[in-house]
Amino acid sequence: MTRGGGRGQTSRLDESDVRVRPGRGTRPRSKRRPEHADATPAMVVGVDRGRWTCAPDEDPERRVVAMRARELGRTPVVVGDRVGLVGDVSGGDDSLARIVRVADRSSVLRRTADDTDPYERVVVANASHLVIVTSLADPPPRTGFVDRALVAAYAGGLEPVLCLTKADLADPEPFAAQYAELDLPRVVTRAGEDPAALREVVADRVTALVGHSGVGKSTLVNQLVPDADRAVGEVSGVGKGRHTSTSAVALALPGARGWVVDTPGVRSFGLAHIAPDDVVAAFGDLAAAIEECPRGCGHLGPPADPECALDGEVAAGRLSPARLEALRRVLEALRTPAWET
Ligand SMILES: Nc1nc2c(ncn2[C@@H]2O[C@H](COP(=O)(O)OP(=O)(O)OP(=O)(O)O)[C@@H](O)[C@H]2O)c(=O)[nH]1
Ligand SMILES: [Zn+2]
Repeated sequence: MTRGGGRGQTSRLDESDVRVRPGRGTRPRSKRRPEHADATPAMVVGVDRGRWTCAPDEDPERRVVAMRARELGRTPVVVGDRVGLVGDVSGGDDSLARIVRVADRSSVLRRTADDTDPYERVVVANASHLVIVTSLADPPPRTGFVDRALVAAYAGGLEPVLCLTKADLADPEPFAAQYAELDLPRVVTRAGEDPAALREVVADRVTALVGHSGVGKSTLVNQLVPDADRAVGEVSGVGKGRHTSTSAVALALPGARGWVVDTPGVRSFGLAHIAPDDVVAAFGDLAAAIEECPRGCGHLGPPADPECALDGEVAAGRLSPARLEALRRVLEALRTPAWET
């Protein structure tokens, strides 16, 4: 198995993309791309065992199955990636196109490492929003899950939205109040009601949905995309007698140019490489303030970070104590192992 060598040149994307710029001198000297100037742009909507299902021109009606061109080596290609396709892009039965390039990503959502895979892999690329689905009862809501999802969203470049389900069983306010200071958009859903507010959130964009088992995420996906089950089957190969290892699938919203990315099996998020600064940076008003913090400040305040400049912001009346407290609770998620949430 060859590692590095010429392959590294073909891709500036790896598992630690987005924020990581290639260091000086690592940029390829010669551009290798123009040979595929005629590649068809497409979005990856599903991944299954070395085959990528793509929507050419993001057309909700078209699907092309592709393999990864040799020259890309092991460049990760995930749901939401914008790719260039060459070869047979007809999408006919048994046709197979080739992915020859992967565009830089505007956002990434990573899942945690687990027993079967020690790496925190990107599962969704380029989603603009992350809808964090939590039920208000049955199962009861957990701040641990929401906080980790928030950190993953802030650091990965997605805008988080809190979606509270089963409001017919419990009052949303007590739980929602814990997030009131974070300017987090919120939608509430309940049995027997169309999720109209959620429809607005997901229209005309790519939105990833995450949630624990039983919170009602499938119910919502089926309301947003009435033939979701069939679409999932087509994209992942379920129903064609194939085993599926899919951990994300993009579903086209009917009547709107937009996609929801369901993430079955994604139970927690990869936060290992996220620094407290990455999280605070997502809060525009606070990003400048932490420039005054000592090096390596975790922004948790005393006793851990006694010189954190955010405390100074509160003292100066520029930041409310409640907002700082809410931010710090989210930052604590960085220190909490996934299995405790
Ligand atoms: N009372 C109530 N029950 C709901 C609501 N939404 C979903 N449920 C029920 O909650 C259970 C779980 O819903 P699902 O949509 O399957 O949940 P999920 O999050 O997709 O869970 P998995 O399929 O296990 O991943 C089902 O019995 C639903 O009927 C709601 O708004 N109110
Ligand atoms: Zn600080």
